[in-house]
Amino acid sequence: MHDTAPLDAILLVSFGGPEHADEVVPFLENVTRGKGIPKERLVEVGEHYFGFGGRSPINDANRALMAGIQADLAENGVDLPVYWGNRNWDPYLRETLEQMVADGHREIACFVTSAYSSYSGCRQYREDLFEASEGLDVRLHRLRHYFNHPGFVEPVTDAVRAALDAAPDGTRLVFVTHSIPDTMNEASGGPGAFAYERQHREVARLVSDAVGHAEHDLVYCSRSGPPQVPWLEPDVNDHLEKLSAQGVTSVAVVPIGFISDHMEVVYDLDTEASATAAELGLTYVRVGTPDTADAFIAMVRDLVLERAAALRGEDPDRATLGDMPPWADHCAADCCLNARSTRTALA
Ligand SMILES: CC1=C(CCC(=O)O)c2cc3nc(cc4[nH]c(cc5[nH]c(cc1n2)c(C)c5CCC(=O)O)c(CCC(=O)O)c4C)C(CCC(=O)O)=C3C
Ligand SMILES: [Fe+2]
Repeated sequence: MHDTAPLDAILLVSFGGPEHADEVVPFLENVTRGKGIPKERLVEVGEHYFGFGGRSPINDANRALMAGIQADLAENGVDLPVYWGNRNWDPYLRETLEQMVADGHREIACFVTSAYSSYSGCRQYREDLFEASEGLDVRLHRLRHYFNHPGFVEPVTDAVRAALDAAPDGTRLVFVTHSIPDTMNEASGGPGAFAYERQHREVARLVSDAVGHAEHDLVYCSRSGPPQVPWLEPDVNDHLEKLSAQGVTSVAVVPIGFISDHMEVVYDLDTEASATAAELGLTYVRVGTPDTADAFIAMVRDLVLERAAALRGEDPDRATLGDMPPWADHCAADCCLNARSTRTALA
């Protein structure tokens, strides 16, 4: 048995998504409250969900991930229960934390299904965790960002290698992540740190290097917000047009911004970008996400044991690949700040 003290449970923390058509609008209201998202954009995103019968893929992906983590912990002698809670849909973080407290848990490792820094992927989760734990006798330990952990990079590398093996010579590697406002990118990891973009560039570079495919691009999907606010570009569809005009005839699209096939992947890439590629006559392959890859699931165990050791005052090995350091266990007060939010965040 591994020493997991002082931790006594694991919480899988995710975004949440609707599972029925009548849940789509209330879900979108939860996500966008106070965010100034134009009505037309909400109608459009609602249609993406309705196109899949109102069922987001994210909850089933999290159920599978949770089952995988539980099996991996049991096989490897880590005796910690795993719970699941979301920011924006049932099961909500608050209900899950109340259950965890009722079950006697006090020192909880939080694994967030977002690998990178940004207000959306880091601080907003910490704000919601802080709020969900108010008045409860618990300590929450958000596990570090894992974009450069081998358990994240290696499954992506394996999937890219498999895709390239089956694709024509000269296939262009196009890494894709969620666009965010330029100001959110700048504030990610701290004022002026641009961590979101730097972290993604590092992952794209590591994977490209590993498959011996130096030429690659990092592009963005799922832009939202009012048109006058600048978000990260280029958009994946615009980029495919540009590549096609340059004479590229085959692309492998790699969604590194998502740990599993979220709505952005099954709609913005598999539906929309693949249609753009078809119109352009581009051969298109969409590379798989880490999802329930063995190495990805084992990474969760590694991060939990690493944090437990750090909490005991030890100096654990912190697995990483590449040139960036292991991300810090604790975020600084100004990490991933959003000028529009005055909420308190978990450190
Ligand atoms: C960086 C980032 C991640 C990755 C980190 C992470 O994984 O958390 C992410 C994940 C997700 N985003 C998701 C869904 C949505 N995001 C929205 C809106 C927004 N996302 C933003 C950024 C991100 N989002 C931003 C800056 C906005 C604008 C509003 C705001 O400033 O907050 C909207 C509103 C409509 C719209 O504006 O498009 C929806 C419905 C789902 C669920 C998918 C499913 O159902 O499978 C997931 C996993
Ligand atoms: Fe989003």
